[in-house]
Amino acid sequence: MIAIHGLKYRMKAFQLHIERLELMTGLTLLVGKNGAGKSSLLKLLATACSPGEGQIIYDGYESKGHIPVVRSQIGYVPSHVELYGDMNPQQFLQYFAQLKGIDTRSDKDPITYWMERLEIDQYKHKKLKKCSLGMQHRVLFAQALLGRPRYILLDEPLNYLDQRERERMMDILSELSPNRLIVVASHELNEWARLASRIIWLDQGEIRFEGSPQQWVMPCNKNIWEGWIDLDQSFSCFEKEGLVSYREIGGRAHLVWIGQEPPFSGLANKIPDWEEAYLVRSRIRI
Ligand SMILES: Nc1ncnc2c1ncn2[C@@H]1O[C@H](COP(=O)(O)OP(=O)(O)OP(=O)(O)O)[C@@H](O)[C@H]1O
Repeated sequence: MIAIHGLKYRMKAFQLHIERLELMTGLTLLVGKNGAGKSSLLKLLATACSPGEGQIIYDGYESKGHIPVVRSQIGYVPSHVELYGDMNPQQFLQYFAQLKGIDTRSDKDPITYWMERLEIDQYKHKKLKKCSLGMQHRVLFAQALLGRPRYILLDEPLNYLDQRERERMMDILSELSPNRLIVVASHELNEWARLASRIIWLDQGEIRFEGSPQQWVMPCNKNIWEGWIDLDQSFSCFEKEGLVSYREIGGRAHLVWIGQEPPFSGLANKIPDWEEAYLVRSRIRI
């Protein structure tokens, strides 16, 4: 478990303030609009920066005073990182394995394992600066998994990955999540619906929601509407804030709408997906 107490972290005009938070084994999804503080929180959890006030405690070890122990258990992929472009993937992974003190000479060499698993091995001699962004991100992901870290922190890990690569990453995280503490910051909420067991919503540096997927979605049910309308009914709703999606098909239109009341009769409540629940919560302030 990672426990946070009285954390304050200031960056110019922005302040992240988390009075109390407990992160548990499994995958926690961190959501929130641009600038909400997701990357800052991950950076703090990764010990890449220090809070101005408060404590972060990793399974009993406070980061202050136990940095080497804590860091040896962290696998971190920031959203933006300068790769060593003249290295190839193999050299890059060897470099990080050596920094982490991992033995790569054994039969169960983790570099070989992750290069095969993430299909990096065909490109292992290509300079990173010549690799695609998707490949660079796979190499970064592999780097984070070296050494079997207890805490895996991923900032927008789906960026640049095609659907197949996303599936592969999800499969790996699904295998790891029963006995690792994984925190993922992402704007693509629905992609994580099959894996995340907790959701944290950060807004202007503070937690607005922390709970299970069921708790995330449930109070939004009564505020999301779906159905078919005749085309001549549609014009008045385009300008309105509540419109989530609108598709004209075969002379009618399919509408999804957020609001306490539906704009037209004939629309019915629907169970929202995670992104729709986020829209409901942002607009209706649940
Ligand atoms: N190097 C910096 N110097 C000054 N302010 C910064 C710096 N980096 C981030 N900030 C500010 O800190 C706040 C939080 O940024 P952060 O990157 O943690 O948000 P985020 O939720 O990850 O956003 P995004 O979804 O855009 O990645 C923002 O207001 C941002 O402008």
